[in-house]
Amino acid sequence: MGEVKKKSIPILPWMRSPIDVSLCENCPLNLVPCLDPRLEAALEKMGISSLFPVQVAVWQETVGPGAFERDLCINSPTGSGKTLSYALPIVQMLSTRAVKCLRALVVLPTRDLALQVKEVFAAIAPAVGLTVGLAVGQSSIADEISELIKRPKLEAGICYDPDDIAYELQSSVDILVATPGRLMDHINSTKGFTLEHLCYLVVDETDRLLREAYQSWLPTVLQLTQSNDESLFPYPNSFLSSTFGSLKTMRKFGVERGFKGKSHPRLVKMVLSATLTQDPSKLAQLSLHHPLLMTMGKKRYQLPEKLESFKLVWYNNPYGEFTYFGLPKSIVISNLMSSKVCESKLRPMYLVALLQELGEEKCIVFTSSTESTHRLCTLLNHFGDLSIRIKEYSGLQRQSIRSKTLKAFRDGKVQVLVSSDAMTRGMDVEGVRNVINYDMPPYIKTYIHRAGRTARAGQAGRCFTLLRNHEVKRFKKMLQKADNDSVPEYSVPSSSLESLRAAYKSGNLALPP
Ligand SMILES: Nc1ncnc2c1ncn2[C@@H]1O[C@H](COP(=O)(O)OP(=O)(O)OP(=O)(O)O)[C@@H](O)[C@H]1O
Repeated sequence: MGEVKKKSIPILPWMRSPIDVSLCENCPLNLVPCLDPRLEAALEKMGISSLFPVQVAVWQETVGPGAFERDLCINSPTGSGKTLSYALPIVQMLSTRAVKCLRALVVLPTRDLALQVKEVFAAIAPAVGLTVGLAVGQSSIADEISELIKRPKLEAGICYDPDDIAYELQSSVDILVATPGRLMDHINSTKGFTLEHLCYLVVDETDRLLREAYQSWLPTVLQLTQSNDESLFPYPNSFLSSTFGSLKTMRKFGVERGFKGKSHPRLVKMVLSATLTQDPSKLAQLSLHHPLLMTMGKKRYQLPEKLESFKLVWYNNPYGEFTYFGLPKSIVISNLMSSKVCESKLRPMYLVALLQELGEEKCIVFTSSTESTHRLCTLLNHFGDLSIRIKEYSGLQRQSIRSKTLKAFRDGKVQVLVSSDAMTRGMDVEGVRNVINYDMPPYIKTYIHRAGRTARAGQAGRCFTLLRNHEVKRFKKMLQKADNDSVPEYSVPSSSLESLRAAYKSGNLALPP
């Protein structure tokens, strides 16, 4: 699949003057202005001693002098700590709330991602008496409702009509982390579930979420959090245009919704991605208020600082028997002609050679589809003496199996995860040192998110991409978009390829058809 040439879209005026997060430095917790000491202690318990640059910059725009006056669009690289960048200010701001009700909603595209983000909130929110809930369809809807909604204590002997007590129901959670599907289920059918008190809306992995309509979850949420009082908004359409305008565009009123008769601050939106869309029509869906763009450096796409990218090029051999990856070019250049080699059988051998080379290091292998993930994983597990625990993780599997696999991978019981793009975005697994693109990613955004599963939180990591000869040029062009001009070639030692080939030829390696 080729990189589709798109018509260039004019950049929105407010996107032309972003805040450069890379100008901020790590800030030790004791120097973070106004940080609640209870949160400082909770962060230390998580092993965090200072805030990362994106967290410092967002803190300044929220708890700091920026005072949440603008909606934030955060475009910073994978693994730079975006989750805590929004979780911390939200928890700090809600720490003084007097009444429990749902005030912050965080939407993520997948269950595993939502679970991961919930863990971050759960590590800090209880320190200031806040409760975090999860709406992802992991448990039955009835169980989820009982977690999210507090039922009034019924007095013995009195018979209540369930319809009558609907307004008595209260939220059990202050913060909800949700996937769009389950969120819509609760909006549509859970008694007592309301967004009327919502102060913060976070749309994480924004570009991915905006691509999917999911029963119109976004317009529904926005509608449910808008004022009923039309006099506050005489020109509703002008809000959409604020997305297109500059800082001079008309600002929304400070008071947007009533809260039991009292004024309540407007809904603050924070949208984030490592590859934030610049498409005005997509951004318009978010109805952003006076938005502020925060980026890392000048380039639109940025790879983590300590990520090393390598390519392994597949040269075809006209003699039909053998194909070379990473062998000296002198051997193969003269042979670059069409081939009858059965690539589907030999290709995994090079992957095995690479995996053997990487030894015990945790590794994710990405393929282009759920089907090829399944095939490749089955095939790798047939390589006789491979002493590496390899598991599949894909959208084809049941959630319970995926979660089990992910846990085993996190715990180090599985070293290699073969995955479709289900693992591409946001997933944070400690100790992943290598990412291998078994199939070349079709877009630079895909490369960024896949490669971003390693080299997180300032750690080093490597991304290897297996390329067919004809893909080399396109790959180079694609990586230039992320300011990566030259990707060195990685050589798997010919000795390991030779021994694998010998094993294969002698029939010791059982390759299923
Ligand atoms: N201040 C910090 N100090 C140390 N580690 C941190 C800090 N902030 C975040 N981390 C760790 O960095 C890792 C990456 O954080 P996070 O998942 O939020 O990145 P991200 O920017 O959302 O990445 P992606 O774009 O891939 O979703 C996590 O393991 C997290 O625990």
